[in-house]
Amino acid sequence: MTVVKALTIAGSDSGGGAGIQADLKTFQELKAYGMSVLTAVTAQNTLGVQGVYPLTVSQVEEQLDSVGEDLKPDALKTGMLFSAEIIEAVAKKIQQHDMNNVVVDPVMIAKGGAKLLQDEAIDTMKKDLIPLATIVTPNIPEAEVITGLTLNTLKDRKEAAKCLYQLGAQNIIIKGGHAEEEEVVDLIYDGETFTQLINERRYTANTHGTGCTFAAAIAAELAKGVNVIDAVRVAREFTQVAIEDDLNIGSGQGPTNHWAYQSRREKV
Ligand SMILES: Nc1ncnc2c1ncn2[C@@H]1O[C@H](COP(=O)(O)OP(=O)(O)O)[C@@H](O)[C@H]1O
Ligand SMILES: Cc1ncc(COP(=O)(O)OP(=O)(O)O)c(N)n1
Repeated sequence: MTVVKALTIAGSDSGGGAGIQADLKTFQELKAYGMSVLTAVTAQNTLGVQGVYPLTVSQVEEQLDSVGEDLKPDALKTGMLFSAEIIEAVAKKIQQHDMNNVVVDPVMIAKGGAKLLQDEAIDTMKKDLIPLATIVTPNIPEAEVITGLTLNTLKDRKEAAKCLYQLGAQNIIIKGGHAEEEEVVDLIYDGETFTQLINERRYTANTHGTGCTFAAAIAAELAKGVNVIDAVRVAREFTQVAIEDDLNIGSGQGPTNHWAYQSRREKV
């Protein structure tokens, strides 16, 4: 059996819907061996984020050395990185350990409004991390912060994708979950061609962790050697069915259903 290995470098969500927990569940469902480097602990549930506790830079570096020196991942994704210092350390270790297939999810703010990245870290993300990305996966508000543009139209999003490409990412996907449109449009740019992937919007409160799940699914597919566009297609399908077959747990913005993708395949 060939084992593919995927790494998440992200924060912990005690509620299990986002962060490291969502990533590891996604890796498992997509049959990639999951590994994790923790950057922060959050006290979090479906009602919001009650506490944020970053790890030290040396704690993050040590985990990256442990994984990098022995279990070299076939792909990785980054999520909540919290500070400029942690971003710098992560970027340095990715290069030192020659890690490839890098999915950068530039997590900034949880859907409930809590800050998961300090404002002063945004420049470091642009300078040190985005240039290492095989694909960067901002939602619309994140793309606005990184590029300084206001994204109202598809033309605006194409401009923002070009800016992100200029920062050094090989591929860009600007996710449409936050747009107020009937259809959800995810826009991909590879430096030459724009591709739009469109689906019906699902009206549900249970979308906590969609961005983490989506980026983790891309990483799992890249780890298998799948190309970027096909990896994104699987990740969209995985995330869509996880939203559709939601679990309805908790009394706020609930998690998605990480079992849904495999359950549906077993029924066919
Ligand atoms: N309400 C929704 N209905 C259908 N698809 C959605 C919905 N919300 C998000 N998605 C999809 O989930 C993925 C993550 O997008 P998004 O929610 O914008 O990211 P984030 O969690 O980072 O804000 C994208 O592929 C997006 O198209
Ligand atoms: C620990 C942690 N990491 C990331 C997020 C944000 O995840 P995301 O998938 O963007 O989902 P929402 O929070 O926007 O629903 C998080 N909340 N916690």
